Amino acid sequence: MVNSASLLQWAAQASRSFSSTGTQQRKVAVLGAAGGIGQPLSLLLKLNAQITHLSLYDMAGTPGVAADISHCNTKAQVKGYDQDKLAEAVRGCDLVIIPAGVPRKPGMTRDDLFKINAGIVKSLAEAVGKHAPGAILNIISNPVNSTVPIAAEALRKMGVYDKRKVLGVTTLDVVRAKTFYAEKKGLDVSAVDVPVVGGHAGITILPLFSQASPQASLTAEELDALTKRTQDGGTEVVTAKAGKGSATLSMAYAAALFADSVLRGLNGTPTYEYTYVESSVTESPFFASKVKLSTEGVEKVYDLGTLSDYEKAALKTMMPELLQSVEKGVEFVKNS
Ligand SMILES: NC(=O)C1=CN([C@@H]2O[C@H](COP(=O)(O)OP(=O)(O)OC[C@H]3O[C@@H](n4cnc5c(N)ncnc54)[C@H](O)[C@@H]3O)[C@@H](O)[C@H]2O)C=CC1
Ligand SMILES: O=C([O-])CC(=O)C(=O)O
Repeated sequence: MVNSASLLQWAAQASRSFSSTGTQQRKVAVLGAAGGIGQPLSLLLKLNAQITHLSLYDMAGTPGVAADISHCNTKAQVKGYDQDKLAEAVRGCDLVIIPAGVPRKPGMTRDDLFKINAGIVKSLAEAVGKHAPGAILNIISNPVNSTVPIAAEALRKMGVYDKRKVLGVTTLDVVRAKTFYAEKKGLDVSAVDVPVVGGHAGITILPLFSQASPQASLTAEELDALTKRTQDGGTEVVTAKAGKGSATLSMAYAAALFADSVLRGLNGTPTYEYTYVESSVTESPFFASKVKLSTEGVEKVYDLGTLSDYEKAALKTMMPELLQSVEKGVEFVKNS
C-alpha cells in the first residue's frame, strides 16, 4: 500500500524525473478536473513521475486549470479540454479518473446525488468505452456504491467491460481510519494500517480494527466510536463546510495515492489497495476489499480474513443497503 511517505517521494522525484528518459508513456485523464476535487487532484498527478500525459476535462474552465498546472516543472505534459472535447481528452488513456458530478450539502445522503450523478457517470463511462477501451477507470463520483455498477453495466452493454478495470475509489475511508486510529491510540500514523471493506456510504463502510496493525487494545466504546467516526467521516466534512461541498483536499490526496498504486501496477510493480470492485467475496456483486493491482488492473481480490463478532454483525447489517444500491445502479443502465 502506498503511504504518505511515497507521496512526498514522488513530489520530490517529480522535478528530478523531468529529465529522465526511457520511462513508459502513461496518459491519465481527470474528468471533472475543474472541480473541488479535480483541481488539487490534477496538481498532485502533475507531481507523479509515472505520468507523461495529463488530460484535464470538465464542462468549462479546464484550459485555465491546465495552463496553471502546466507551469510546474515536472515531466507530465498537461492539456485542458472543455465540453465538446471528451473523446480527445480520453483517447489513448491508461487511466481515467472520474470526480465529475455534484457533491452533498448538509442533510443529504450520498444516494440523494444519484439523480444527477448516475447520468453523468454513465455518459463518461460510455465515452471511455468508445474512445479508450482498455483504460482503467477510477470512480470517485457518489454514490460510489451505485456509480461503479453503473459504469460496469454501461461498458458491459457496449461489450467492452473488464471487471479488472472498473474500480471505485474508497481510499479516503482507509486514510480516515488510519488517521483516527493513530490519533486515538497515540500511534505513528505512517506505520498504521487499517483495512476498510464494504462500500462507500454510512454503515456500508466497515473498518476492520481487529486486523489493524499495530494492534492496540480498544474498549467496546472506543471501537464503536472509531467505527462510527470512519463511517461518518464524509458527513463530518460536509457539516463543517456548511453548504460549500464535501471533502475535496483529503479526497484529492487519497485519489492521488490510489492512482499512483494503479500506475505502479500497470508498470509492473504489483501493489495492494482496498477498492470497490466486482466481487464474489460476499453476496454483494460489488464490494470493497483488498486487491492486488498489476499490469491489467485488479489481478486478485482477497477475502476478508477472520472477522470479530462486531464486524460480522456489521457486515450482515450493511448487506441489504449495499445490495439495493448495486441493483439501483444496474437497473438505471438497463432501463436507459
Ligand atoms: N469517493 C469518495 O470518497 C468521494 C467522492 N466524492 C464525490 O466526488 C464528486 C465531486 O465532488 P467535488 O469535486 O467536491 O464537486 P465539484 O462540484 O466541486 O466538482 C465537480 C466537477 O464536475 C464537473 N462536471 C459535472 N458534470 C460533468 C460532466 N458531465 N463531465 C465532466 N465534468 C462534469 C463540474 O463542472 C465540476 O467542475 C461528488 O459526487 C462527491 O460526492 C467526494 C469526496 C469523496
Ligand atoms: O461525504 C461525501 O459526500 C463525500 C464523500 O464521499 C466522503 O467524503 O467520503
